[in-house]
Parts: sequence; C-alpha cells; structure tokens
Amino acid sequence: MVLVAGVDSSTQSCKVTIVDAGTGRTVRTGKAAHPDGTEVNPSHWWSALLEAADDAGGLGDVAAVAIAGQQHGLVLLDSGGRVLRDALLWNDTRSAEAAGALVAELGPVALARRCGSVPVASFTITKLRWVRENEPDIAARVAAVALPHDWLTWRLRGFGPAGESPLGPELEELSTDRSDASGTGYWQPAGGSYDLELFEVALGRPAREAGRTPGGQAAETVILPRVAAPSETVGTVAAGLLDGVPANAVKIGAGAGDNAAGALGLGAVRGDVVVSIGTSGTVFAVSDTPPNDPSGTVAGFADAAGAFLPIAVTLNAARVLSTTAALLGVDFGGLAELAMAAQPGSAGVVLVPWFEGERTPNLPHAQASLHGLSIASTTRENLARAAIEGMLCGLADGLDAVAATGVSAQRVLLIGGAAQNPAVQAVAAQVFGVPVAVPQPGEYVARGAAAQAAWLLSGERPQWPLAFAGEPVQDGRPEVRRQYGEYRRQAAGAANNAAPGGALPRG
Ligand SMILES: Nc1ncnc2c1ncn2[C@@H]1O[C@H](COP(=O)(O)OP(=O)(O)O)[C@@H](O)[C@H]1O
Ligand SMILES: O=C(CO)[C@@H](O)[C@H](O)COP(=O)(O)O
Repeated sequence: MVLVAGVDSSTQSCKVTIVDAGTGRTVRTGKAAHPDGTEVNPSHWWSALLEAADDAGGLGDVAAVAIAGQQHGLVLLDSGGRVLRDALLWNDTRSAEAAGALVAELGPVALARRCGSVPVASFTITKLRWVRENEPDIAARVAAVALPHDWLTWRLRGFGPAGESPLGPELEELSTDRSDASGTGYWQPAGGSYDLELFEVALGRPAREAGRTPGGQAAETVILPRVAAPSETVGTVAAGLLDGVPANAVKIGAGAGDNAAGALGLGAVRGDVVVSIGTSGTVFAVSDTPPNDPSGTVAGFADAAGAFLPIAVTLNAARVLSTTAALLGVDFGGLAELAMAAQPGSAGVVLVPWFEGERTPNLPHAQASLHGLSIASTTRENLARAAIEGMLCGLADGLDAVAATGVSAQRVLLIGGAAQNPAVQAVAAQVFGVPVAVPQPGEYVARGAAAQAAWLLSGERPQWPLAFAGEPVQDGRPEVRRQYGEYRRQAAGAANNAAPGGALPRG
C-alpha cells in the first residue's frame, strides 16, 4: 500500500490527511489550530503543520505530500528569508481602499482581462499596495513575496532563515502553483505567466519569477515563486524536520490554493458546482475557459489540474452560524433544532450577515443587519433559521454569478465544516435551485492535496471514489431569496452611504 499525505493550512486550522494512493481510502488524519485574526505570523502555520502531521501519526510511511492553503495571504520575506511582518490574510479588509485605488487606476475591464479578476481587499496585490503606503520601511526590505502554501512548501523542503532551517534562505527555491498564483492579482490565468507590471504598480518595485534571472537582476527586484506544473515534484522533505522522515524519502508536490484543492479532492467534473462553508464561503466550478467578469463578482482563478476555476467568495460563512449559536446559547446541534422548528422564510425575519464587512458584494465596511422583526416573529427559532438562510442566500447569489459566466450548474456539492449541519442542508435544498449532494464528512482540501501527491507519484491523476452522506430533497422556496434580496439591497445602500470615501469602484 502506497500512502500519500495532503495538508490543508486553512484560516482556522491545519489539517493533515493520510490516504491510500491506490484506493483513496483515508487511513489517518490530524489537526492543529491556528490563531484567530486577520493577520498571523506564518511561524504559527509552520508549528501547526508539524503538530498536525504528528497528530496524524507522522509522515514516516508516506511516499509524497502536498500542501494546500488559504489563498491570498501576503508573506513578505527579506533577503535572509526572514518574515518581515505578520501575514495579512484574505479576510483582512484594511486594503479595501488600496483595492479601490488600483481598480480606479487600471480599470476593472483591463484588470479582469489581464489577471482574470477585479481585485478586492482579499487579493494579495491590494495588500502589497497597502504595505507600500502604510509601512514603507517594510516595503523597501522585501526580497520575496510568497503565499501561505508557497512558504510552507519552501520550509518543508528545508529552506528558511539561517539557524532556523537546514538549507538556509534560498529564495530562488520558492515555488507556487497556477491556482494560488491566480489569487494574487498579478498572475495571468489565461496566459499562464506573471503580469509583472501589475506587481510593480502595486508595490512600486520590479519583480521577477524565481529561477529566471536574465543577466544580473538589480538588488531591488523582488523574487516571486516559480509557478510549478500541477503534477510536478518540487522537492523532498528535508531531513530532521519530521520524526521518522529521512532525507529525500518523501516527495513534495506543487500544492494549491484551498478551493482548487477542494475541487481536486472531490473529483469535481463539469456540471458540478462546489459550495464550501468554512471560514470563507465559496462557490466554484471547474471550467475549460478562463472566466472574465469585469463586475468583480466572480474571480477567474486557475484550477489545480490545468483548467480554470470561476469562484465567488463570501467573507461571512461558518462564523455566521457559530456567532448566532453563541448568541442563542446553543451548540451546532441546538442551532439546527431551533432552525428546523421555524418555517422557511423565518416568518419574515432576515439576517444580512455582513458581520466582518463583505467581499461579495464588495462592501468591506458593511455590518450585519437584522430585518423583519415584530413581536410575533422575534423568536429563537426564527433567528436561528434567518442566520442560516441569510448565509446561504449570499452563497446562492454567488452561484447565480458563477452560472452567469457560462457554467452549467447541474449539481451542488456541499462541503466545509458547516455543511454537516442538517439545517444547513435543508435550507441549501430550498435556496440553491439546483440539486444538492452532501459528500461524506471529510477534509476535501487536504484530500485534494493528497490526490496531487498521488498524481506526482504515478503520473496520472487519481480517480478516487466519492462517497455521499445524503442528497437533501430539492424543495425550492424562491420566496426566501426574494425576501433576502429586498433587505440585501437596502443593507448595501446603507453600507455604501456609510463607507469612508463613499462606495468603492467595482466593475
Ligand atoms: N455542525 C456544524 N454546524 C455549523 N457549523 C459548523 C458545524 N461543524 C463545524 N462548523 C463550522 O465549520 C468551521 C470549520 O470549517 P472548515 O471548513 O474546517 O473551516 P476552514 O477550512 O475555513 O478552516 C468551524 O469553525 C465551525 O464554525
Ligand atoms: O479567499 C478565499 C478564496 O478566494 C478563501 O477561500 C480563502 O482561501 C480561505 O479559505 P478557508 O480558510 O475558508 O478554507
């Protein structure tokens, strides 16, 4: 039996899954928490990865590993490979005004054409502009820019600051993959190369791809990770990092952005739309054509298998439910019971759940709002259901936007931590307008990374079976989305009026 390992270094935790490469059977799993917050020192990701690998029984018996990670996070390295500041994460909205400025300078239509997306605060490129404007001393010391999965892969290969790593700070060895590069805002999914001019517009300094040094680059040129091919082996796990893993014993794959890895882990095919309800809410599909949405609602990423991944992302997803459950003093099971005791539409109660601002729609300074409250409708049951309905209606808006790019949605695959909630499944069957299937509970992002590890070993993408936990009966309730839409428009208007500097430009 050949074992492979997949890592999902996501916002809230690091998950490690050990899989039988031949059958796709999950053999062992491990997990370790990440700190909360929208900026995190990458050292926490590294220690969580080591802890999760140990929790999964170690990598001593696996032949290959790949790392998937939360997208967009800005890892800034100096010439000694040291991290210059905590990484600004995808859910940090302080670069919202920088995003608006870049869109105003370059134009949404041109940006969508050049890098597949119209950047919002989540995108790496906006965070670079923010650092340039707010932390110029740090911007001046940047020698390389990496994403979370890039930096973890580099560390696992043994690179890093002198004294903290066996192989030292070799920045030329930084690597990434198409899917994560496409979330930076300075890589072209259609063309398959960096748009170095966009990088320089953001940071104010030139950049080049690692390993490509045409005749003596100036010192101020920033190194960007080399974009590896989907089934490429980028190195091996360094000796001494993991118990029981000798030098060159475990191959390392290119890795991927978490959503592309999720598609790989599910074996998503054309017609599938994946809805993932984790820290972020994501709606994505695998497409043969590079999407180009100048409205910015759909980001045009690349997938992890050579195709493309149109995606809509919400900032408020699983934490809408954990926040509401805490307010009601119940656990997730109790939240489900309360929600299922209410009627579809929650008796007119609507939660527009923009607790942390919102990415889709692009309202980074918005706040959540509750509507339709009366003496009769203000019940625990209606509030519980309104939280689930509001969160899922936001994702249904994303599904409509992804479908509008030409994706034919035949089936929703519902994954992520909150997908296991029976009330979430029931409401999903009422608001998505497409049959919903719920895969067996599992870490599909880590599974996708494991599939990539199996792929690099065999030379063929594995065709692992997908087991399902259920298919909630489709029970279309268009009235739920209609009432949500009315209040969403009101809330968006209020948010734009209250936004510092007025509404942000978007396509
Ligand atoms: N039964 C449940 N009902 C609702 N939400 C849940 C349930 N189980 C887990 N969650 C939520 O899912 C989250 C973890 O989902 P996950 O997809 O692992 O997040 P991420 O990948 O963003 O770290 C938890 O933080 C929790 O809020
Ligand atoms: O920003 C995006 C995708 O554009 C998010 O999907 C992040 O990649 C975070 O993922 P999770 O931690 O929620 O899995």
